[in-house]
Amino acid sequence: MCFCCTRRPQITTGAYCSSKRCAVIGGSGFLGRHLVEKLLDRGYSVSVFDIRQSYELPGVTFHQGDLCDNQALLSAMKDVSLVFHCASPAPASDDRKLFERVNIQGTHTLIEACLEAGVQKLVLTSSASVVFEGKDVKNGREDLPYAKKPIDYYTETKIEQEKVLVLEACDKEKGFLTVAIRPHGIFGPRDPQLVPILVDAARRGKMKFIIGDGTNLVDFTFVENVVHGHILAAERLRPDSPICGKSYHITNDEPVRFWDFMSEVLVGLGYAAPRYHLPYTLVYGLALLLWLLALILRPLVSFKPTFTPMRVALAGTHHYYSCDRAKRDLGYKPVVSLKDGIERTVQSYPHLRQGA
Ligand SMILES: NC(=O)C1=CN([C@@H]2O[C@H](COP(=O)(O)OP(=O)(O)OC[C@H]3O[C@@H](n4cnc5c(N)ncnc54)[C@H](OP(=O)(O)O)[C@@H]3O)[C@@H](O)[C@H]2O)C=CC1
Ligand SMILES: CC(C)=CCC[C@@H](C)[C@H]1CC[C@H]2C3=C(CC[C@]12C)[C@@]1(C)CCC(=O)C[C@@H]1CC3
Repeated sequence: MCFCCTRRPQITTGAYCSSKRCAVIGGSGFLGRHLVEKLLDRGYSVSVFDIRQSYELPGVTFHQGDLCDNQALLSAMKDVSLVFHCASPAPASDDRKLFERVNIQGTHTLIEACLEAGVQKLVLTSSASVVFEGKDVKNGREDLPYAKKPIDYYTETKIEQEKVLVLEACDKEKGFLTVAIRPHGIFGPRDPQLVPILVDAARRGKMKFIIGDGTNLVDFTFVENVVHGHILAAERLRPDSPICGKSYHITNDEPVRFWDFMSEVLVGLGYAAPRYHLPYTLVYGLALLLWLLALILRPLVSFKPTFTPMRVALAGTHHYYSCDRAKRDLGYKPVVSLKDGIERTVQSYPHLRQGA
């Protein structure tokens, strides 16, 4: 008998849940919606839980609510055995309380609700940035220590979410299995951040400069590869598999020069590629100064600098990660190359083209 239907987990007996009903928390967002679409293709029925509803699809039931609301979560988890958690405030925000409330309190509430509803598997969308401190990371593996000085509140709360809340909740005896996927630099159609921020900077004439010598390598990951990693993890998450309670980097496995990637997207959309070099330390210092100024003046005037220290660090350092562990344990291999991913992304933004 499929134990998920009895709502009584018996994972230690080796019974394996074959239910195809799952929930995607944050399913209205960029990654969440791509994940929902692929799950539907694979025959799952999906319960989406999100603070906002952004679409309707056959096979999807939508539950609008806040991650911190236990009752709302419970109604979305009826008959669900597998949950994907990809809700988060946008990283660009500097609202510490919001990150703490959603990423920490919300994730805690979600885990409690999963246990109460008899959910057996939780797949968290974490981030490779949990080990990033603004300094070079080259081919970083999952055994790198978590950042001691995270670069922002987003990263700080993603660390606690992954380490303390989700991975430690993995408990074979209780029949609750967890795994964390750590993507990096997700891009693709409908991304609300990377390409729009880039184009906005280009339109305001801020994309003329390359920070540093332009040779720093970074992972950008096409969204369908991230989705593929999540589904592999979910389907391999069983009591006898080595993936329980572990984290996995999921990237395109093709580190690219940050500025080459930016240039390819910009040129694809009809904008000029950045050309003039500025020294990294100078730009970082200026960004730090601006950030401090914004902080001091906050009670009087509010301004948001384009160049934050975090963005400068992301644009001027190496940060790419090994996905050997995902290849070994999940059988992961990117399904879309970087070249094809960039082409499909550029095609999907006709409204952001130069002159549109
Ligand atoms: N994009 C990237 O490059 C990377 C993303 N990640 C992780 O991937 C996940 C998905 O990111 P992405 O798709 O880009 O982000 P999105 O902002 O597009 O999606 C997140 C969704 O969660 C919703 N949400 C926010 N707060 C709550 C809440 N309190 N209750 C319910 N829903 C809420 C958001 O709604 P609203 O938009 O209204 O806030 C949004 O619909 C996140 O966990 C992120 O940390 C990791 C590495 C890289
Ligand atoms: C790989 C990774 C983690 C990417 C994250 C995406 C964003 C952080 C970048 C997307 C567009 C980038 C960008 C800049 C910094 C990093 C991004 C926001 C700049 C602000 C860096 C300074 C500039 O010269 C302008 C850039 C605009 C685009």
